[in-house]
Amino acid sequence: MEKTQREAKWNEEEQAEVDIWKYIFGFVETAAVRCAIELGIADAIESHGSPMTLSELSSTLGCAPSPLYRIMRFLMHRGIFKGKLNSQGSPGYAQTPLSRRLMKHGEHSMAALILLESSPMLLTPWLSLSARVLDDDTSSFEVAHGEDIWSYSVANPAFGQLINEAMACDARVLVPAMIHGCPEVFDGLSSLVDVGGGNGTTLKVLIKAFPWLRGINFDQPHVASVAAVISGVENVGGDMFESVPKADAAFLKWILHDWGDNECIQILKKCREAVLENKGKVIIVDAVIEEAEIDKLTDVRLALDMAMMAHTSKGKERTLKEWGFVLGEAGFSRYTVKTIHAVQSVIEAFP
Ligand SMILES: C[S@@+](CC[C@H](N)C(=O)[O-])C[C@H]1O[C@@H](n2cnc3c(N)ncnc32)[C@H](O)[C@@H]1O
Repeated sequence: MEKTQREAKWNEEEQAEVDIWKYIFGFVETAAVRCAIELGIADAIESHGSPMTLSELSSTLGCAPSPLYRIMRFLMHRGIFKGKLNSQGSPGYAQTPLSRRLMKHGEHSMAALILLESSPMLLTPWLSLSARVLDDDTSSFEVAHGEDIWSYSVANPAFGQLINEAMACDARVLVPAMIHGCPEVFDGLSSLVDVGGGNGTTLKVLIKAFPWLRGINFDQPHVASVAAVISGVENVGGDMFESVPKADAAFLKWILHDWGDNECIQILKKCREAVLENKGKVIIVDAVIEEAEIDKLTDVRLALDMAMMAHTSKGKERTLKEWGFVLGEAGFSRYTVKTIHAVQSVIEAFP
């Protein structure tokens, strides 16, 4: 073997020796971030309004200084919080754009989604991922919990609420990005049905931006019955596999990736029926896996696809070709795709 080849092989070995620890302790980042959310670290620093010393932070949170110091050292090393001197020149902890996303409330908060994804209910199915890969008809979620995620959430309302809050925090970030990035999607609409709309957050944000819009928040009866009462929005319970309320547009955010192709085609056919009379359209907000072009969000979309594998029976993220297939089978003649500044894209499909 040439010397340069030997050196390259040795460098690869050295790199692997370091890289393997990322996987040994892959869960540590999630655990530390969850801990920060539970303790309310970002909320405390935000309301303090200036960098907080360790003793200020530990007395505000009622934490022992030594473990808090170690958690903060880890989170600062990851760039989640940063160190900054306070007005007395003492070292303190300060917020970053990333730590603001760990706040329990606020327009950028993603805390509820982190709490859902790191909950025992969603962590356990990951341990049965290999069972799903061995047999595509085995659902990791069902191995862990004995039933699919939607039946489980009916029987466990606290888990259902975790899902609703997680989806709502994503909607508070994504829907304004849509209104800003592609407002033309809503041009000419006077009514919109949000299919699987959860607690109604998407429609709340949309109606605020487009007050002339009449909203129908459509979800499973046990979800619709506890959804927020919002002026201009009607909460309707039902089953999207049976029928969808009529409107100018049917909106599906983070719905179709939960289901296999046959179920998607069935849901899309019901949405097509719902908008056909008004010569309307279906607006899909979901990830599109880029095959040709790897961008900085490809990692996230592929991780989302793994999450669909762990948490749903047949759900998956789709390539453009796969989207074309389900839309075509459901009877849509034409569709366009817009990328917004998020993990998701917007697909407008016309009957
Ligand atoms: C991943 S959540 C998405 C929530 C919301 N669209 C969002 O992105 O903020 C999926 C939603 O589909 C709803 N869902 C599941 N099965 C349904 C069915 N058969 N009919 C109507 N809604 C259903 C769930 O209750 C849940 O609210």
